[in-house]
Amino acid sequence: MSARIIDGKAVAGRLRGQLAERIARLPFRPGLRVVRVGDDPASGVYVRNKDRAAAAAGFDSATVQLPVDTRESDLLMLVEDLNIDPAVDGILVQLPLPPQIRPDLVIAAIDPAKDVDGFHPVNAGRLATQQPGLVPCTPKGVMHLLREAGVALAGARAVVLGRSQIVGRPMAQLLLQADCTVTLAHSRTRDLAAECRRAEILVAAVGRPEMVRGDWVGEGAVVIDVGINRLPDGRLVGDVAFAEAAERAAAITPVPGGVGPMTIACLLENTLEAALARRGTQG
Ligand SMILES: NC(=O)C1=CN([C@@H]2O[C@H](COP(=O)(O)OP(=O)(O)OC[C@H]3O[C@@H](n4cnc5c(N)ncnc54)[C@H](OP(=O)(O)O)[C@@H]3O)[C@@H](O)[C@H]2O)C=CC1
Ligand SMILES: Nc1nc(=O)c2c([nH]1)NC[C@@H]1CN(c3ccc(C(=O)N[C@@H](CCC(=O)O)C(=O)O)cc3)C=[N+]21
Repeated sequence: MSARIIDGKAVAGRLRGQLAERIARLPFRPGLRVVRVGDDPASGVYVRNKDRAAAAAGFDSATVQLPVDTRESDLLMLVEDLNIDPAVDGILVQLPLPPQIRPDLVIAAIDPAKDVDGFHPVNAGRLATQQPGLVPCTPKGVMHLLREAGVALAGARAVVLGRSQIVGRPMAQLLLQADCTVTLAHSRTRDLAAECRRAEILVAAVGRPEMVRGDWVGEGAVVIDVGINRLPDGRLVGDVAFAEAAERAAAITPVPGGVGPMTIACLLENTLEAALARRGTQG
């Protein structure tokens, strides 16, 4: 079998177009502020792509760049300023943060109504208890892709490889909400390859370049590669060995051009949602 490619770039482009149309009809521009501390190069790509996408879709978007030696208390004060600024609907503090700043403290300081990353414990709790809230962008983007690709979710065996707070765990929650039978695998899982092979839907989010080999993929599985890994030679690869996996999968996302662009589109979607909810309108 040779897999169908799930074109995340195209799906994200359509989603951004729909958001732009909705924003054009609003009497205000939803405001997004991205806070970047230091100059982690991986964050650089993301911040650049996001800025371009947000501006093109009609958001009032700006990046606040702080020096790498910023004190935790100063970042917390900035977050508080953004919390009370009526023009700001969404706040994203770019991760990772430098070692002198505790990320949990900063995330907890963000107004949950403006937490467009969906990382605040209140939003994580809402997701876990099936209440409406802001949902993390990457797993939300993966669900969009699965639906766009026409993947049957109810009853499907889904394996999520990776259990981070920002990808793996919320991903499992969303798949469960869609009635998949969900397995969360991680670094302590025995026989990862066998767990993965059982999956009808395999979502890889481990941050290990091409760790998922072709023989980890079941015949006809749908493979979603969340990983974004920069190799020493500059190439960008996923957590899945793409060519090998594509021989067995029914459908697969590429890197780049798969989940990455969906993360940005969903960030914009969350910002619009936050803006409408804060202003008590449906748009
Ligand atoms: N496309 C996008 O928009 C985004 C992409 N990413 C990418 O997704 C990947 C994962 O990111 P993130 O979730 O933040 O990563 P984390 O490092 O926070 O989590 C990695 C997870 O993978 C597990 N893991 C690591 N090594 C192994 C191994 N050898 N075998 C089994 N499990 C392992 C860890 O297990 P344990 O818990 O046991 O330690 C952990 O649960 C990265 O490549 C990142 O760049 C991230 C965010 C957005
Ligand atoms: N608070 C916070 N929220 C995040 O969501 C967050 C973060 N911090 N820190 C960094 C990670 C990583 N991340 C990416 C999103 C999109 C692409 C992306 O657009 N990728 C494109 C292009 C990549 C390229 O060309 O280099 C693609 O995969 O096709 C990449 C990386 C969001 N993250």
